Amino acid sequence: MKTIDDLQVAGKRVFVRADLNVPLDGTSITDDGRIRAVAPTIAKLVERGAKVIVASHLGRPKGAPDPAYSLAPAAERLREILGQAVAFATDTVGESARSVTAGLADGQVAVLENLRFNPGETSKDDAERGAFADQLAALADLYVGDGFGAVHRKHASVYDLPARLPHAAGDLIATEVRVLKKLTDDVKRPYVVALGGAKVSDKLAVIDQLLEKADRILVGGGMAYTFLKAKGHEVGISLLQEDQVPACQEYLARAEKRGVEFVLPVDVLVSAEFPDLKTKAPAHPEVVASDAIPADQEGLDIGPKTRELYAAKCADAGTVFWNGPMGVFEHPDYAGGTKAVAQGLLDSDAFTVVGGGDSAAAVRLLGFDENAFGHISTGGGASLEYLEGKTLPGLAALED
Ligand SMILES: Nc1ncnc2c1ncn2[C@@H]1O[C@H](COP(=O)(O)OP(=O)(O)OP(=O)(O)O)[C@@H](O)[C@H]1O
Ligand SMILES: O=C(O)[C@H](O)COP(=O)(O)O
Repeated sequence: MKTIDDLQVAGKRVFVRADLNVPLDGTSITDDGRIRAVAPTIAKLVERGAKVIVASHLGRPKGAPDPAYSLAPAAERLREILGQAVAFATDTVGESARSVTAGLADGQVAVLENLRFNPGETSKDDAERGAFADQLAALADLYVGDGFGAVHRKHASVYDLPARLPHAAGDLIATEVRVLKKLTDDVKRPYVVALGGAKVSDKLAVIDQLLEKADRILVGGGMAYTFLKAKGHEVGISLLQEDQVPACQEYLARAEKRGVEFVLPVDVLVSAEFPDLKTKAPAHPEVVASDAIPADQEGLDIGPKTRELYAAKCADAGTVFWNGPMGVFEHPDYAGGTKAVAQGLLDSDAFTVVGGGDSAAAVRLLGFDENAFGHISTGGGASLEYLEGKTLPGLAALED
């Protein structure tokens, strides 16, 4: 993989595919980690006299403009971090994008509007994606892939565009790959993987592969309920991927056969209502055993016994990889499980890697020092799929 140092960027229009998919509360960014992570790449290109065009997705809009998913707040935050003007195009390949990018002088930066406002970005149809990539390619001379969080997506700006322009990996991708490679090549055991979060269907598939690699798998967050159901427990109105129940049963059986310790919550915090994340009004959850979730209640965090158990399961680890919050950490009443697992990582002597937009944000928002962890990856699904050993479209596209 070429790096930025292999490109002659002075005077060139350089398209940087970043992952600026940051958590937002309305238009305010609640954690800017992903923007700070890619800023050094942009600053390096600026210093070398490139005209820098930054592009990203944000959230999952439905292929059409939606102001709730505008990248304008991220562009503003990038301006503050870089300490220089950042132009903003109100579209991706239209009139605004063309004139803003054509107007850049050497060392100037522009951010395009959310790539997913265009259906071509995420299309499963190669021709539709290709046509969008052609339009993006017309804006630039060179391509730098640095959106590690999105390299597992076969999307136009991630996969098709680098094939159309001379390309290289940015510094963030280079660092992420160097660190995560350690977990695939030479992992210190016991290797513990803690999984949570809400993207259940994405992440269940990863367990299939992790069963071959990890010594211990701890499951929390929204992931846990499909497994509890697979064990025959009722989960009330908790997040459930009903169609994956048979697969989870198979994973549990295989874990036992292979001697992989598969740990599920023994207790959970439940409530009849999802908490109000805006007002953060007290939610008054109850603690129940994980095999006694009432029919009208939803599991929203791991309970106190599970917190202790999971911290203990990290204590003697050689390596811990953690992806996905253990509960709805955005509300203080459901942040305890995520806090306990973060603390468990810090209290162990293990090499610790935290992966995922929300997991990394949770660690910072809950007041932990991000430098105390071995590595905080900007990729959630991306880091998991990398560890699975999959070929990731956005990395393959950067190879020559
Ligand atoms: N029990 C639960 N029920 C519903 N949502 C949950 C539960 N536990 C955690 N969550 C939610 O999961 C979300 C984060 O999940 P997600 O899978 O996106 O993790 P991530 O670390 O951001 O990974 P990625 O970078 O792949 O998105 C948080 O918004 C949190 O509120
Ligand atoms: O948050 C992430 O994991 C990345 O930004 C990718 O987002 P996606 O899961 O919506 O493709």
